[in-house]
Amino acid sequence: MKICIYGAGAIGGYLGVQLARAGADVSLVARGAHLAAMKANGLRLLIGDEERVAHPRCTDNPAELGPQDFVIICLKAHSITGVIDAMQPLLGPKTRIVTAVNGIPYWYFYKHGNECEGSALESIDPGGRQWKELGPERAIGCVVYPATEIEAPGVIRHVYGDRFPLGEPSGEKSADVEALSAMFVKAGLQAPVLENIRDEIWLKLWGNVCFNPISALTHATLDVIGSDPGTRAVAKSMMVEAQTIAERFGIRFRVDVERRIEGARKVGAHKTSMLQDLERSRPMEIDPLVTVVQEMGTLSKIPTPSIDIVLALVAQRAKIAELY
Ligand SMILES: NC(=O)C1=CN([C@@H]2O[C@H](COP(=O)(O)OP(=O)(O)OC[C@H]3O[C@@H](n4cnc5c(N)ncnc54)[C@H](OP(=O)(O)O)[C@@H]3O)[C@@H](O)[C@H]2O)C=CC1
Ligand SMILES: CC(C)(CO)C(=O)C(=O)O
Repeated sequence: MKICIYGAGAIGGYLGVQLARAGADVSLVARGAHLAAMKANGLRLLIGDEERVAHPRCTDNPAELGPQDFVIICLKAHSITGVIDAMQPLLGPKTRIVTAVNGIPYWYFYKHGNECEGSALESIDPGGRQWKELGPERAIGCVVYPATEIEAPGVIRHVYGDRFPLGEPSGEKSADVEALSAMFVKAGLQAPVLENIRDEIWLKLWGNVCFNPISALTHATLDVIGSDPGTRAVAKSMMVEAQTIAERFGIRFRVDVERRIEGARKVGAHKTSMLQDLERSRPMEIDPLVTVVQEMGTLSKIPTPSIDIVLALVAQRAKIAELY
């Protein structure tokens, strides 16, 4: 199975080592010092006290790799439009694209079955280029539950988790998604194939839409945001708005707001990826996690007063830091 991981950073690097060790024909697209270190020494994955090393093909030029069975996009979601042209040589007639990113993916309204069927979302897919040039029919959805970090160039630190639920936009259990799930399982990962991958996308996004910007604004960790009555109330208010929008689009949440907040609080003194990005002066994933929920609110005529306020503040914070 030929798998290209596009954006082999924290999550892509974790997947890359695990899949390569399980026997997949893995290629990694990366850049800079991280790419140079992987080319020189292989990619090292630290899980607790254990070190796992893999030596997959690594490049910053996807044209060297040729068509793949699966391209797993592990970029920050705001970077996807910028690599559409570079990705084309990886795409043969049967190549599937797996969106292993936080937030709403470009294919969201493909085989969705309501009045938005076939629509692109401007905040995550400006001009609908991902929809038109990557193609929603190639897409397989994926939710990323693990937390990992690039500890040093060429070195990935696993923090927790191993679950990557997968699903076709149609909900169908296709041969492609079953084969990919089997490969993930062989790699020691949990990869259930879900009939309603959008429900799982929203369950994850429910936390990201509030915890990530609140953490970037306050520098508080998940346990603090979930315990402090003030920040917890802001998070809850944003989540209730997000839930109303999601349910309007047919989403079913399998837990209630309080339980979801408790789950995040119990993760402990963890900095969200948006706070980590701010601290490391890396572009912040605001549009795929927050603006898109506001856009879906506008589409469904559901007001989002709490999301609007927090979004305005975090966008300004990021602009001042030149990260948005
Ligand atoms: N890390 C985590 O714990 C979690 C992450 N996620 C989600 O997973 C997705 C990936 O996140 P994460 O792995 O943390 O992100 P990273 O930034 O660690 O990984 C993305 C990698 O892609 C590289 N890259 C960006 N653009 C290009 C390009 N044009 N060509 C080649 N390489 C490129 C980046 O390089 P450079 O650094 O130079 O930009 C970086 O190494 C995000 O949507 C995130 O929200 C979800 C759950 C947890
Ligand atoms: C830790 C968590 C779950 C916060 O919502 C996350 O996904 C992130 O940091 O992006």
